[in-house]
Amino acid sequence: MSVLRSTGLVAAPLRTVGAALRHTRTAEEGLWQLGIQGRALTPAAELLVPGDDLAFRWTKFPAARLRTRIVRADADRLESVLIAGPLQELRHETVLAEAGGHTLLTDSLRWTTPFGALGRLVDVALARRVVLAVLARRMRAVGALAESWAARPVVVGTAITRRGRLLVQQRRFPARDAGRWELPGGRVEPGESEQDAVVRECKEELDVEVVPTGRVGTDVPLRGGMLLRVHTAELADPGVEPRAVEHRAVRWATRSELGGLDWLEADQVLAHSLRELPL
Ligand SMILES: Nc1nc2c([nH]c(=O)n2[C@H]2C[C@H](O)[C@@H](COP(=O)(O)OP(=O)(O)OP(=O)(O)O)O2)c(=O)[nH]1
Repeated sequence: MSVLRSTGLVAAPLRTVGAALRHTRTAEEGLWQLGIQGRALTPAAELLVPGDDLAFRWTKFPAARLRTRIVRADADRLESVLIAGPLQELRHETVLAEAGGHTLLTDSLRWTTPFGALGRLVDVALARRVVLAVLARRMRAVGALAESWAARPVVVGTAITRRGRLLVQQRRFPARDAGRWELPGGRVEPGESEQDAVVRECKEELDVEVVPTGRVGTDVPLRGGMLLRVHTAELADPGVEPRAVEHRAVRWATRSELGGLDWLEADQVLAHSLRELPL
């Protein structure tokens, strides 16, 4: 088995970098300059989710096709595995760690070539060089995208859980989103912290006090140039029932009900992370 590691530093917050890593464009961009065509096969949205497949083809050797599948897309880890191609095994992990306001990325690739000693020779002579070049270009593409997203205004979403259920709300407007589900929240105002925006929006939209407790998932770029960032929270008084002040409805959804809701597009790529909440 061959193992290759490379690291890089990006001047953007971890969850923003996590989002840029999941973007189909950064999966493709590092590759095409090297004559490798990469393309996401399944995603309905711009961010990859577990279960999405990627196909790679080297233009010089059209027979060298690979297909990989995303198996994890968490805030601090993106992981994919080989599902078809001329290798016995391939696993690619990118792990993210906070480093003083920047984000350290560590890529680890493990693969096993067929053909014994000949395969190992090709590995040493060619594969390692190509893989390192691909990872370096991908790192640059991720860095550029994450740094541009980090400058965007933030919309906070709030994942409020109580007794194993998540609070979701149904939009009344605009017409194109009416009837679709989202998390309580809204735009962070100038000079306001994200936690303060969470507390203010929940008071305005649900008429309850909440206590922010943390974060979940990667950021999600929104159409219109904003960035959705989801905080977790609890009701300050679990006995008080939230009510739909501006929305059509609010409800407490179980883990198994989350997949069946008609979510706003941006929230669909967060669904797998929301299922990891204590539901
Ligand atoms: N609150 C919230 N907004 C979301 C989610 N997903 C998503 O795409 N959005 C989008 C919809 C809007 O374009 C934008 C924020 O809209 P908003 O209407 O809640 O924000 P707001 O209260 O600050 O807006 P405004 O109507 O007061 O101007 O973020 C989500 O889960 N929660």
